[in-house]
Amino acid sequence: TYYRHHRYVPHFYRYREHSANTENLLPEVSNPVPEVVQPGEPTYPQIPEVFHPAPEVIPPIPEAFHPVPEVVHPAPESYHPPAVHQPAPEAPSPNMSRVFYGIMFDAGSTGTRIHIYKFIQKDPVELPVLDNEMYHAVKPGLSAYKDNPEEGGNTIRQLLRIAKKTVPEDEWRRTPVVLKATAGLRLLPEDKASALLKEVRDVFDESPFFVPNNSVSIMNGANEGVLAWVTVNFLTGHLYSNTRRTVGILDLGGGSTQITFLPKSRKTVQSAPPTYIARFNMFNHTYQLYTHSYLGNGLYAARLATLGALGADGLDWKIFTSSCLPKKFREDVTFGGTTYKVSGIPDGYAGYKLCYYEVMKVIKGIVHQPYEVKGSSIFYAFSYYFDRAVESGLIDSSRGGAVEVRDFKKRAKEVCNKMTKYRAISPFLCMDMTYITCLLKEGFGFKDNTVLQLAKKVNNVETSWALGATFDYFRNLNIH
Ligand SMILES: O=c1ccn([C@@H]2O[C@H](COP(=O)(O)OP(=O)(O)O)[C@@H](O)[C@H]2O)c(=O)[nH]1
Repeated sequence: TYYRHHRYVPHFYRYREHSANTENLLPEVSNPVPEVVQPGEPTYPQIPEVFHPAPEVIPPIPEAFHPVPEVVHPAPESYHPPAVHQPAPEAPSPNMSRVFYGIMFDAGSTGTRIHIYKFIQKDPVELPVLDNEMYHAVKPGLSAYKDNPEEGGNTIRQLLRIAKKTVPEDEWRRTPVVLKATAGLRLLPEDKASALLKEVRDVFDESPFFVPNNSVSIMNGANEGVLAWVTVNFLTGHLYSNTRRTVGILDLGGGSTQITFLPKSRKTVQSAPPTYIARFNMFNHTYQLYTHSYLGNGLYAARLATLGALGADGLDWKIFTSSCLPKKFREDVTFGGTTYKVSGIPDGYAGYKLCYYEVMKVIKGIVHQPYEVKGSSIFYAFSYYFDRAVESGLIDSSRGGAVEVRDFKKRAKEVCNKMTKYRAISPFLCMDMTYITCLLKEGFGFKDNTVLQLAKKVNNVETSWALGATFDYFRNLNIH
């Protein structure tokens, strides 16, 4: 089953017309025959096996022509099912097409989201296919409940109700539910973060779903970058093409930002700090990626850092000002459960140049420039890159699209120099657009003409680390 829509690869249909037997060229996936349950014997959730023979005769295809992938579970060479302490329900009949689900919660700094993935295994020797994703988000994120974890737990309960409506009842007990928290919880004091995680775990335990060991955790930054890279390269069909071509990813969250790509040049690896290189196994292949997550450089954290407010807790008398904000603007802003008073500079100057200097403080000397980023890799940019490009009118929200780094710069100048015009959209738009421009150029070192593919979804699936994390759950990718 191929996806019917492919918004960001416009030549997809042409490729399919030219290649009638594409399906045969895709990797094969096979599940073990489900075990027959003996009465009284504990059983475990069926975890699909994936076999991935090297595709032999795939002709080299230009980047934009890749078919949409069918494989849903990248297969590492060896896989050991995790110890499971909960009996799973009976296995389905081997003759029946098998549907299974995975529930992944993304506890981000600015919101909590649920991704419910439905996979179909037509028969034990055929490919399981990612059939669809059900996605829902609530705001604010868990960290906003740092002093009231029970209320934070209620947001999870609310999202689990959607899961109960989406996953058929007879699948509940075998459907894993996992939550991974990102920058919001990383930025909290450990005791506050642990209390929130414990609350979530309790809510999971009272749910009818399968709660694996370690199902509630704070994910580390390297995994966040790698798993988003896996998602995007899977959805764009790059993971098992023989071109060895992949796309890089740029993820701009509220609290942290990630850059991940597959280096072509050895110099990139050699000149990177050792912790910026991550390896993992997939399709019998070890990938070595350049990846880093900058904590405090997400869009909302960067706003506060630009204002000099990040970490300045308890200063409720102080007003933090910036020339990136409209002169007469004054408001309370809340991030990570702390509220700050911010304003423009009423009798001062505002505009792009001054703003650029301000945001530069948050980036210069902090963000590493990979050796290779000036090269020719394609980068997919999503999360707040996408949202701000839409708000500022650079792209259409339903279609996304390609922009050059210089387009962000041009639009940032326009927004900052006409703040009143854009104020209704967001008083922070000048600061955000300038920050994005500065991060791309001064931070990562992208050239003005580097093309970024902006996407919120690819083939109707959210571009986020959550799908990659679901693969990692089913087939340990051994990220190290
Ligand atoms: O499945 C998802 C998950 C996140 N986002 C976007 O990612 C950004 C939020 O990042 P987050 O709050 O997770 O920040 P982090 O904790 O990663 O810094 C926002 O633009 C969300 O709309 C999204 O579009 N789809």
